[in-house]
Amino acid sequence: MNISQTLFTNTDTKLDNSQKRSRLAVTLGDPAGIGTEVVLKALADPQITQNLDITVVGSKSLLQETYLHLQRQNHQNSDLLIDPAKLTILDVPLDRSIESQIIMGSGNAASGEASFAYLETAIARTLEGKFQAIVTAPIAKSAWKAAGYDYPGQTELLAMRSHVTKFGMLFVARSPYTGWTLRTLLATTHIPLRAVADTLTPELMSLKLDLLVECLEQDFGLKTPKIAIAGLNPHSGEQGQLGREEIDWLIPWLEKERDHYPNLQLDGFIPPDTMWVKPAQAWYGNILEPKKPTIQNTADAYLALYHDQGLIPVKLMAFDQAINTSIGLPFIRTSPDHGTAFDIAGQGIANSNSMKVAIALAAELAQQRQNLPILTMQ
Ligand SMILES: NC(=O)C1=CN([C@@H]2O[C@H](COP(=O)(O)OP(=O)(O)OC[C@H]3O[C@@H](n4cnc5c(N)ncnc54)[C@H](O)[C@@H]3O)[C@@H](O)[C@H]2O)C=CC1
Ligand SMILES: NCC(=O)COP(=O)(O)O
Repeated sequence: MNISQTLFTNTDTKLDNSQKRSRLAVTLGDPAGIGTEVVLKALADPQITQNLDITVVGSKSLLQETYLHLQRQNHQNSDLLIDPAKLTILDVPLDRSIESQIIMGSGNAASGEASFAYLETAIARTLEGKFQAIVTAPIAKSAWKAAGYDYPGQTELLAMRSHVTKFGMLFVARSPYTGWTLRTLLATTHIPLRAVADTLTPELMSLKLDLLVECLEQDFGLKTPKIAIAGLNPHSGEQGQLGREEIDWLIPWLEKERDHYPNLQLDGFIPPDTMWVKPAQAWYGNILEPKKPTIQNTADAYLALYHDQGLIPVKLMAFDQAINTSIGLPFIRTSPDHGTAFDIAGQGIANSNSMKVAIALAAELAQQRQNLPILTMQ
């Protein structure tokens, strides 16, 4: 029996290669972006694909076309691409008229139509039980909108099709320097900055915290986690001088949550600019300060109150390493942290590491959940 260590989940569960192979769907995302390229590169890596049953979901003809195009780029130092003939593909054929309007490097209604159809197909098959996890390549929300699909992102479509109203966007990244794992949940996601303060409520904060606590225990084996929570305003409001949300309701909310979760360490509200100093030190370890031991005292997870508050630090530290995972769904969903990168699409220079770790985390969670009851977080 060949057993490999878990990378992300801190659990006693080891990946046991003699067990049933995890069944993963990998969607191609927007065909005008780098999705197909990062999928073909990730699936060319045997360390990623070993012992997995992977089905690529997308248009077979476009996949073949993109493969041939990328091969012609023949970039030095570029990762290898797998030949699509070696893949299991769930073909999502597109109308000729749609396919002919797809232009590499520029998302439009046709590319949005395609990426929407890929995800719809993957979700439907997963809900039927064909797959345990969906790994999604990036889509452009603007292309979906141009095609008439008005969703903030893939997360919301996944939740809606799963009939789930309580879900969250969690970013997970394991430092290649120190092995430390950064976990960041966003309390609000794809809304205008102007709407953040009004969207945040005690109910929403409790919903996100409950999801995070349950996910940390079930998926990451952390029963009594320490969670750091960012303030909303500069300096967390500076006692009301720079914003009143902390004083008016966030601090009373946190006191109630501490009563509700007496075994957890809930640290808040940490000034949002300084909250990321310790994670960065833990991420880079001795690279930043060679004489200093790796910082301890970090949190198991960070709760950011809005998109850029959480994702600027995640992407600064971990752009090629971070995984976007949707929590609260009845199945596993992971995705690279990057977008469609239209500016480099078709050039053969896209880095596939984030896609590789997204597949690795999906596989690890799938393996682990085989022995666990299905999450019920409603
Ligand atoms: N999970 C998803 O489906 C996501 C989708 N998006 C979508 O992607 C589109 C473009 O968003 P942007 O903000 O421009 O972010 P982006 O991540 O697509 O690109 C930002 C910069 O990083 C570079 N980059 C991104 N991924 C790379 C990779 N794998 N290798 C090398 N360079 C890479 C790009 O060339 C660009 O310069 C938007 O429509 C957005 O909605 C963005 C983030 C996640
Ligand atoms: N910034 C994260 C992001 O855009 C992910 O969106 P999605 O996975 O919901 O499509």
